Amino acid sequence: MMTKYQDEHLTLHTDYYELNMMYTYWKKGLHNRNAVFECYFRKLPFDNGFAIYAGLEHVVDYLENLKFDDSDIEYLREYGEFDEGFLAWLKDFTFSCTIRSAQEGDIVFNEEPIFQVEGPLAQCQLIETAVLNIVNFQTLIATKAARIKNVCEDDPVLEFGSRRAQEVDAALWGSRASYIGGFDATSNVLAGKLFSIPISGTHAHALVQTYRNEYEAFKAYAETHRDCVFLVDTFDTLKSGVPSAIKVAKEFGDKINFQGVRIDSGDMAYISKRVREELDEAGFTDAKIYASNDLDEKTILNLKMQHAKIDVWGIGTKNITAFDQPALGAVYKMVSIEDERGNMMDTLKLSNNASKISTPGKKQVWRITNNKENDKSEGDYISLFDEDPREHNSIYMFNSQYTYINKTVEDFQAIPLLKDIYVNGKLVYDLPTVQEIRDYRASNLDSLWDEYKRILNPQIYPVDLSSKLYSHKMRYIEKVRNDINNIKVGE
Ligand SMILES: Nc1ncnc2c1ncn2[C@@H]1O[C@H](COP(=O)(O)OP(=O)(O)OP(=O)(O)O)[C@@H](O)[C@H]1O
Ligand SMILES: O=P(O)(O)OC[C@H]1O[C@H](OP(=O)(O)OP(=O)(O)O)[C@H](O)[C@@H]1O
Ligand SMILES: O=C(O)c1cccnc1
Repeated sequence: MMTKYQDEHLTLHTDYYELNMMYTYWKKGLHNRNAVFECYFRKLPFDNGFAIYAGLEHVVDYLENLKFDDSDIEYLREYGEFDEGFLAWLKDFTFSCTIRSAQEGDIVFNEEPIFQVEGPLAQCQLIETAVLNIVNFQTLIATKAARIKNVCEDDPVLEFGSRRAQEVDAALWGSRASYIGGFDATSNVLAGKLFSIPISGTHAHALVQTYRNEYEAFKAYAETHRDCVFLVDTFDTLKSGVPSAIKVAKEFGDKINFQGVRIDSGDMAYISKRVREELDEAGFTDAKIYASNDLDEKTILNLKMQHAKIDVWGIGTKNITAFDQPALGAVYKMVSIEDERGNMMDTLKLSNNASKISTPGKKQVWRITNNKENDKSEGDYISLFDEDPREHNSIYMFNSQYTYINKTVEDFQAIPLLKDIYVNGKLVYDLPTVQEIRDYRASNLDSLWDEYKRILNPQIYPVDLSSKLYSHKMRYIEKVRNDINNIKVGE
């Protein structure tokens, strides 16, 4: 049954101001002017050294269903701001933009375009809100998950966050983003079904409370399941929880696959060591100790420092809500617009805050890897779209803020980050499976020096402008300032 709130498409999932602008463009005959917008974030989340890009599949799903249906038109008509001509134009709307984007699982950095839209101005404007909404959230969560996985190293990490996520979509797409970021499975069954992510689950305190006795509860569970992980902290972990788990494991022997026990409270370093001793003494040296309870990368690192005997990590709230930084600030800025004579004019947004001045022009991002350094990344090189660093034998890279920090790289490879996803409204990109994306993320991380990967005070990865783009930006800043100085408002 369809509920009142279920919609087949997200076309009206846009800020009203986008429609306001579209109306002005349409009324003034500017709606079909060619425009280019680019999406980038200014600061890496969690002070991490990199971000993991995610969200493209959801963006594609959104764009594939982008249309104004009768109920949308009716709603806008009732609202009363737009005339019938505009509503008729919306009704006939078909998406025809070209989109270039990083691929999910790509490592991306601040200040570089990760998503680019080119096409009729009004269309570019419409999709801003949804694109940012999706990419900001999923990239944030994939990056948080990558930080957590980083400290867990080869230990399995399970995603437990659905009950604490910011509602349903965040739980589902957040599970997927966590898997892309490096988690190994999710407890969310629908996420497993929708995205083909491995699912996993133990049991909660309620099972033990139902039997009012750990031994009876574990026995009942063992009678009804082959794989068994017993939650041992409902009443007393060391006095009754672990002894009951061991008793049931011994009684059932090969009839069950006793995988281990889960602890969910108390001093996890102390308790895990004691639990390990008990399990080993009973002969269950392969049984794993699972831990959950408000864990994040900092607590996990600390627990590892204390030599806690934890093998599997269950992570909920802190990951799925990106607890320490609940939003990524990617923005969507116009970089070029067609003028009345049909020429593309690059454009920028000035700001008193130097870090907020945008870089004009349609661009490409090149990942520069050094053949001599085992294909490790030297940095990212942002060029104007028609530049191709592969045509040269060496590449000059410099910091655009401190230009004396520079280097010339020879024997390099330049790999374009922005790939064609849509060409003139047609999807030309084969969406990879989530497993492929996860593997791709892992291989991308291999090409990053460890100095950028540590979770505390990582080195800053170079994201440089080409000489041509740098001069272009300086020229435009100068030009816009001059133009403003020459304007006399009110004349
Ligand atoms: N040895 C440890 N070192 C550092 N942090 C720990 C250690 N043991 C547990 N923690 C963390 O400290 C916090 C303790 O939380 P809290 O005191 O609420 O747990 P609890 O009272 O034992 O369990 P709960 O309230 O969930 O029943 C959790 O985030 C947990 O992951
Ligand atoms: O702690 P998180 O990282 O968010 O992981 C998810 C939590 O969900 C469950 O607890 P539950 O909601 O049943 O309550 P609890 O906190 O009292 O254990 C589980 O036992 C974890 O503690
Ligand atoms: O499977 C579990 O142990 C689990 C799932 C969700 C939340 N907490 C624990």
